[in-house]
Amino acid sequence: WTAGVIGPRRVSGGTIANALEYNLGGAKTGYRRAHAKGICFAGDFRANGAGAALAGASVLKRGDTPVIGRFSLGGGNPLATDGRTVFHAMALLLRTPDRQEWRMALDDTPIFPVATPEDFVALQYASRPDPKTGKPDPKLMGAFIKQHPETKAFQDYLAKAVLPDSFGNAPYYSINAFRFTDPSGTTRLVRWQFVPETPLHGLDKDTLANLPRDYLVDAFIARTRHTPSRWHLQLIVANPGDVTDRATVAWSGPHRTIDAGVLTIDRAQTEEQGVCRDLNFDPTILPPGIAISDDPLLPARSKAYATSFTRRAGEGPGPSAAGHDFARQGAR
Ligand code: HEM
Repeated sequence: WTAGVIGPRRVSGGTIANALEYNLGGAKTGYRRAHAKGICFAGDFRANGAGAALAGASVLKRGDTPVIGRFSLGGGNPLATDGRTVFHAMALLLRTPDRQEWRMALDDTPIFPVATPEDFVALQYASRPDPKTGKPDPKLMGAFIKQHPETKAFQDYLAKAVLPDSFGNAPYYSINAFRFTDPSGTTRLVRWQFVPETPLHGLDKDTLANLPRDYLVDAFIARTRHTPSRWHLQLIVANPGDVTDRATVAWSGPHRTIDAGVLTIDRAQTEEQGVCRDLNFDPTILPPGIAISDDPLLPARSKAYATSFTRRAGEGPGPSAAGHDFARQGAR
């Protein structure tokens, strides 16, 4: 049922992009194949220097680094309704004057539904919504879940998780582990998270049903006109025995955690006005001292983001997914 698209060895970026397009019922030309709806933002990261104990990257030394980024909703639908979409996400690009660069793409969940690129592709095929019901074929999805208890665990986690009512009060997680090497050559596996200064506030189901389509986007742009949003970058060092190559497994219990500094976002714009739309937030573009781990999702993400970028750049951008009346303007 995967139409022979899963190769025996490595999954290509094209295979992943095709699977995402299949799940969507066809490519949404001009848009990211995942996280299609988003807005741009800018701000800075003020490092307090504590993170330099884990990696020699310039961005972790005490000082300020300008940031550009993008908030998005998971999924490839540029017309998604904000409140109901599963992943809220943040992408960042930090570039220091010595031309070191750290790109990242983070979700607001600490774990991911699948552990391998093969499973990611299979899940796209199994979970394609039936146009009549809007739900996946229960037979295909049931078979997938039976073979993937980790995906069931993710669904269970999600059913209980609070859906943040703003991009500005959500935590954002690296999910994957990365390899940090300190100036003395000691290497540690690290996951990180951005913890919001504004306390998380959830959306209840009654409110969800009545929210306008662009609720999150409009509210964040309005909020940023008068209030900057801030997050603390917390670097979490793996304990011996922690699973570091499977993004489906959370780390539990106490961990050495370093507060490395504060991210401030004080400008937010639609994709047409900002500079984030034509960027690829490939999470394997890392500064010296930080490298990918053995998590197989990371190289697959790099390939998939590149293919998605190449396709959408070749097609030419669609109108900004947020802030437009598509019914009148005609979405592609
Ligand atoms: C095998 C696993 C994954 C695949 C195949 C995948 C695929 C993709 C693709 C194709 C895009 C669009 C890229 C573009 O056109 O620029 C994307 C965007 C994104 N992904 Fe993933 N993804 C995976 C895992 C993850 C994980 C684990 C996270 C969170 C930690 C994540 C967070 C994001 C975010 C935030 C964006 C939007 C970036 C932006 O605003 O440009 N993804 N993903």
